[in-house]
Amino acid sequence: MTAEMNGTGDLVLDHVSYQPGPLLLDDVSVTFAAGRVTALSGPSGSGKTTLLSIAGGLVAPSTGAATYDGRATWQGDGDPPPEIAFVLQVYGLVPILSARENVAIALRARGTSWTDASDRAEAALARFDIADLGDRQVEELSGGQLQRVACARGLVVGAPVLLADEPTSELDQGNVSVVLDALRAEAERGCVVVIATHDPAIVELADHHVAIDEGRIT
Ligand SMILES: Nc1ncnc2c1ncn2[C@@H]1O[C@H](COP(=O)(O)OP(=O)(O)OP(=O)(O)O)[C@@H](O)[C@H]1O
Repeated sequence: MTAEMNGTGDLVLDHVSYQPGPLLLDDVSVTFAAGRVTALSGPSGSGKTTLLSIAGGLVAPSTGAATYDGRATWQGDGDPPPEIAFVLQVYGLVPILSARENVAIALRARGTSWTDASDRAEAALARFDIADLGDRQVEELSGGQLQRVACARGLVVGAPVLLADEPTSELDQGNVSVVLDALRAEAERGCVVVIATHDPAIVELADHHVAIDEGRIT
């Protein structure tokens, strides 16, 4: 981890609205604190993915600002800043690459050599009990296996902000615990961890709960 990735900052949304047509986020102000697991809950279509996308710099807010450690997360091109890692709801994996390569590319994008990236990817897959799937093309994997590859890719970077969009929706109870333990460990090393979820058990386990409905914090 580089000096700027020590994970001491908070992720802040300040009066964020997003209106690409319909009003999808309405004057959202919230702080996701470093060192805490925050559950972001709300019904389907309430705006959880939209909020995470703006928080992480994938999408520009229409008004207001999302900042990490005081700097805007929107960099003008839809690429998140290097301090922010995602576990995406739709995984965003490359079908023809192996599980190990899919995890390693998150590190390659941050300048890690192929050898180091491959070793760290292997260790990240092991963390989610799927080291044996490293050589398999992800298009051959089940939904739950894909979700764990996506978790490995999100966590392998060791970023100070981790935004996880329903990271356990396809998993059995044992693997839900593995993923939640891993996310908890990230928070304990000082990371901002936000989990969008429908699962009341995850809300219960979180340090902080933010509820959203129809684009507004409730
Ligand atoms: N670019 C867009 N233009 C118009 N509507 C959009 C756009 N992006 C998302 N939406 C709509 O915004 C609403 C919020 O979507 P979002 O994916 O943020 O909800 P969510 O809470 O994550 O839902 P789920 O729990 O089902 O994943 C939905 O009604 C969706 O159809």
